[in-house]
Amino acid sequence: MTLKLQMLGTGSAFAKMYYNNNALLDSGEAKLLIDCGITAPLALHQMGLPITELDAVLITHIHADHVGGLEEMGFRMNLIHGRKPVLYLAEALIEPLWENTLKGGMQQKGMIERMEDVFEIRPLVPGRTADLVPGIRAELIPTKHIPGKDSYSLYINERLFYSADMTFNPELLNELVQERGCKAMLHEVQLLGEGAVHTTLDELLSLPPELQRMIHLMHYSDEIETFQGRTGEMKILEQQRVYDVEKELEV
Ligand SMILES: O=c1ccn([C@@H]2O[C@@H]3COP(=O)(O)O[C@H]3[C@H]2O)c(=O)[nH]1
Ligand SMILES: [Zn+2]
Ligand SMILES: [Zn+2]
Repeated sequence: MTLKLQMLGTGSAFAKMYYNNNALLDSGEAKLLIDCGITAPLALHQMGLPITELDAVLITHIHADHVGGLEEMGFRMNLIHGRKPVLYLAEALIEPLWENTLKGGMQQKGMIERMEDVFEIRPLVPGRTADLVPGIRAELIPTKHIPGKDSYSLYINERLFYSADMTFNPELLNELVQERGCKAMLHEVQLLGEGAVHTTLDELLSLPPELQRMIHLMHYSDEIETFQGRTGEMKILEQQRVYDVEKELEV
C-alpha cells in the first residue's frame, strides 16, 4: 500500500502566493483531506479533484485557513450530491466548530439545526490511534498553538508526523523519532519574527542534522523563495506536487 501526499496548499494563513496549508493523503484505497481552509475548494477545483472523491476530512483546529472551506464543502455535498461529508475531529472541537464557526452561515430553521444535519461527525479521542479511512490511521496529539484554543498534530500510520499549527516542541519531535519509529515529519514553519504561536525556522535549525533530514517544511509565508538553500538539512514541500511518502519523504 503506497501512501501519497499532495498539499492543496503550503501557505501560511495570510500567504497570497500559496493556498491554505491543507493536505490530501491518498492510500490508493481512500483519500483523506487534512483541514479544509478558505482556499481548499478552489485548490481542489484547480487540481481537478471533485469533492465527491474525498472519503473524509480531518480538522486539526479552528482557524479559517483550516476550516474556512467547510461551509462550501457541506452545502455542495448535501445540496448537490445528497451526501454528508465525513468529518473527523477531536471531541473538544465539535461544539466550538459549530457554535463559533459554521452555525452562522449554515443554520436554517427546520432544516439545518446542528452540525450533524450536514456532516457525518466522527469524534476522535486524543492519544488513541483511530482507523480513519482504508489505509490511513492516525493519532491526535494535543500541541500548543493559541493559548486557550485546542489544536492537534497528527501521527499517521505510526510513521508520519503532521504538525498542523504548533509552537516549537523539540521533546515531542525527539520522542517520535527515538521511541515511536517516526520516519518523516511535515512541519509548519514561521520564516520571520518571534514564534509566539508557530515554530520558527531558527528553532527548527537548532535541531540535530539527522532530525532535520526528516523534516519537510510547510505552512510558510510568501518569502519562502528567499529561504531556498537556507533551511539546513530540511526540505521545502512543494504545493500540489504528488509525493510518494515512503520513497520521497522518509529517511
Ligand atoms: O495570537 C495570535 C493569533 C493569531 N495570529 C495570526 O493569525 C493566524 C491564524 O492562522 P494561523 O494559526 O495559521 O496563523 C496565525 C497568525 O498568523 C497571531 O500571529 N497571533
Ligand atoms: Zn494555520
Ligand atoms: Zn492556526
